[in-house]
Amino acid sequence: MLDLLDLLASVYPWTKSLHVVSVMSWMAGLFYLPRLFVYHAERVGQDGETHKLFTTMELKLFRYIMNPAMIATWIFGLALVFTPGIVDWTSVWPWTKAASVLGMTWFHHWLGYRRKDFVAAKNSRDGRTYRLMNEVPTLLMLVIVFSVIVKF
Ligand code: HEM
Repeated sequence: MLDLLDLLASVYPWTKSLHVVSVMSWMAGLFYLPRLFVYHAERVGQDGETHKLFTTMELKLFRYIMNPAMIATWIFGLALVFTPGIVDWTSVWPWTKAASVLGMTWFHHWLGYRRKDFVAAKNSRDGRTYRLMNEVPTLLMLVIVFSVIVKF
């Protein structure tokens, strides 16, 4: 009977495919939610019909796309970490990747708190702040992709 590590090794290409699919869905939300916040802060304000519509779009994106996608990314990513022969902790790349995915997870939660600010009509940040914060996932994504593919 196969033990768990043999099983992980035999499903490796499947785990990696599911990891990449989850990553794509998560990143779509991490890029788009701050854009919604830019328009919400600059053009919509914090009352009225359009405000309600934006809070609904933000809720659906965060709860039904980003949360499940982040959880799936972590589950399949950790399964890859435990797959025999994949991660060599004496290299640099697993550490730059780990630091960046922690940063990405922090950013996800930061967006979650900002979403709650809008729901409570207590957003205090301007569009420029959300535009700047939009660069955070871009930078982290570059570090992550170079880490896992170049493997320095
Ligand atoms: C959330 C926690 C994460 C963990 C624990 C994790 C872990 C891993 C591991 C161990 C691999 C296997 C590397 C290999 O097969 O050589 C991998 C592959 C990959 N990861 Fe992640 N990852 C995470 C999040 C992310 C994120 C946020 C991104 C993108 C922004 C990402 C992009 C990729 C890509 C593109 C690959 C495939 C690389 C290849 O072609 O071999 N991962 N991940």
